[in-house]
Amino acid sequence: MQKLIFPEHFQWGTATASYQIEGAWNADGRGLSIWDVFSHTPGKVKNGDTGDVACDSYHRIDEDVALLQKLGVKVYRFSVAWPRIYPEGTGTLNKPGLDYYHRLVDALLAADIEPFCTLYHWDLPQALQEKGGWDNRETIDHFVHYAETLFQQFNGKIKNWITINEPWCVSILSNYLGAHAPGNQDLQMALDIGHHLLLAHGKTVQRFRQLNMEGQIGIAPNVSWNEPYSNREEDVAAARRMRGACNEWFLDPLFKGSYPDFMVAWYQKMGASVNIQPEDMAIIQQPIDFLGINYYTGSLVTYKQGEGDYDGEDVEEGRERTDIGWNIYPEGFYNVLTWLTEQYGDVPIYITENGACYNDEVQNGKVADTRRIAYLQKHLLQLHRAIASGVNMKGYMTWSLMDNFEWAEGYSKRFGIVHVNFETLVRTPKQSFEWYQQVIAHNRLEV
Ligand SMILES: CO[C@H](O)c1c[n+]2c([nH]1)[C@H](O)[C@@H](O)[C@H](O)[C@H]2CO
Repeated sequence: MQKLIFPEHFQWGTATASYQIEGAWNADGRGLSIWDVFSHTPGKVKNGDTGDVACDSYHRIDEDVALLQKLGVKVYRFSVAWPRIYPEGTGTLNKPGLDYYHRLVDALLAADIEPFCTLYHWDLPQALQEKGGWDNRETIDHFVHYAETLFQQFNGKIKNWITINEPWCVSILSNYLGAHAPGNQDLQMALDIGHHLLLAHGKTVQRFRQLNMEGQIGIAPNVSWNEPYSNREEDVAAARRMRGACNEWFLDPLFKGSYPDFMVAWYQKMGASVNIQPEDMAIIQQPIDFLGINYYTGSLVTYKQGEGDYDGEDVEEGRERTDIGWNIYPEGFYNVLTWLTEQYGDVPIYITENGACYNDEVQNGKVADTRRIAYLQKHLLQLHRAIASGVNMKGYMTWSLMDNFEWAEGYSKRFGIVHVNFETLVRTPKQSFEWYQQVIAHNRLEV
């Protein structure tokens, strides 16, 4: 048995998001979000599931923080629901909503757990959506105002801030593919929304600096690793487009101040282009303190004309898949992390999401989720390899602390290291929780 030691002060954690765990969808003045509207629309979410109750974490701060304390994490990534703070997106501040997050943050600090706060994890106030949502540039300034409120309220208590979770999901998945709220299917709109999200990020970082805030700020894009099935030119180009849509499309503006030419040309072929105003790219390229990376899967890609949006098709290699159908591709984790460092330099990185979906059930009070342990072990091994090769890795937060509302999949897909019975809301730590507890306690991985 090999013992792989992680760096001293490596920050182990776990992650959740407001709409996926809080419930209390209409409690204490909370306004409607686009996910309330989307999940209440028949046919949008599997089994008609909604986030109305979810894990009821809004009423279970002490119970959830006790789980985190038992796990032994140093950091806990959660998100704030914008509609709890500004029910209409702007205007009147909702104090009971703010008080909930003060209670949560105070409980985390009392348990010696660092809050890692995501400002936007997809639950846009519906009132802003009705004025165009992220497609309306005015939403950018409403976001900065919302962020500034939280900065002023929590300065010194929250020292780790993430502006936007996964701009690709908010723009392409939600406004071109239409799979997530609000469900538009318009490529031009999606590219403009992606641009506005990056602007909202950049302006928020500027405000963070102007306020002389304590701590650090970053962004958490999702990345994927897609390699060519062969060294044929068309396979290489197809894999590059699949990666480019997810990775470079957002990372190049953040670190290089421009969109990748090969993707600009591709989108122009699809009839869309980004509407950039003169100051935009300089605002987007604000220096950040860390990059959050969400990694789950990868694939081999072969060219197939007309397939998908990038003339590329994933090759079926017979790899094991998780219960959400994603390839288990641990070497892609190492590849994407070393690629990021080669492309964008020595930026400090936190893994803000990595985990596996297995629809495990409680048997005799236990959940023997050995496949999830195997997934995590394989990915932490690759993470250790990346650190050994010089990637500036600061911490790792597994997705997720507990089973929760998995967006369009509702409660049919479980990512938690804690099982949640959605009838009774009873939480049951899984075998993976106990395994991860040991990894954290010893700061090492045994392989
Ligand atoms: C390709 O996966 C994406 O990177 C991704 C996966 N996930 C995410 N993004 C979201 O940030 C979470 O809210 C999801 O619950 C989680 C699991 O689906």
